[in-house]
Amino acid sequence: MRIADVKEDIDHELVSREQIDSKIQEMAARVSDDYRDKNPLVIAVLKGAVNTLVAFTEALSIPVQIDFMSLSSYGSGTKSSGTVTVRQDLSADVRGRHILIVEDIIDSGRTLAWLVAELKRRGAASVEVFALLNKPSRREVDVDVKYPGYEIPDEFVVGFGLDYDEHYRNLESIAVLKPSVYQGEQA
Ligand SMILES: O=P(O)(O)OC[C@H]1O[C@H](OP(=O)(O)OP(=O)(O)O)[C@H](O)[C@@H]1O
Ligand code: HPA
Ligand SMILES: [Mg+2]
Repeated sequence: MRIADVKEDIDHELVSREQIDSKIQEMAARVSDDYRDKNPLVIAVLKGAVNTLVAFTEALSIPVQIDFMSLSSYGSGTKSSGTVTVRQDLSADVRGRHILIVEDIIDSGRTLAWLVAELKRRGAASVEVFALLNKPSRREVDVDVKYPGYEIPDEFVVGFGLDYDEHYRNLESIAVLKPSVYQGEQA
């Protein structure tokens, strides 16, 4: 789906598909160098990271294993509830593994901080992060991101996996939603 298909809900495009693809290629080249011979386990945080995961793992030049964890803290709103809910856990045992988390966005930092701590608690040998988008102005919890993508301003974005109330995930690029779409939501 393109912005023109939902133009009444979109304020403007923030990151084009060309920019998304070029950042993912750049990070995949770095990760391929860093993880050669480490048999990494790539963990995608569902649902938002699914588009990034597919493009990123295809762009790697090393073999990796892939697993998924479905975490939720936004529900149907534009503000973190502050509580990370595990909707679906990993199937792999992470003990002794080199883990690379793939995230679509870091906003408050709560989802990532929770996941990094949990993977270390389960005995991972190392845990690093690739996040396509980062909103540093909204950070509430400190997180260390080895492979950062684009810094974006404090605006609610959708597309390329990112949703508002489960909508717009299948938009091909990343765009700022018109506030009128979510005005009136419960704080
Ligand atoms: O840094 P934070 O404030 O924790 O925000 C980032 C997280 O929030 C979103 O997930 P969401 O809870 O919306 O679940 P979803 O991926 O299924 O949409 C996003 O995909 C990240 O996982
Ligand atoms: O800006 C955002 N858009 C969609 N989901 C999100 N989760 C955290 N921040 C965002
Ligand atoms: Mg969401």
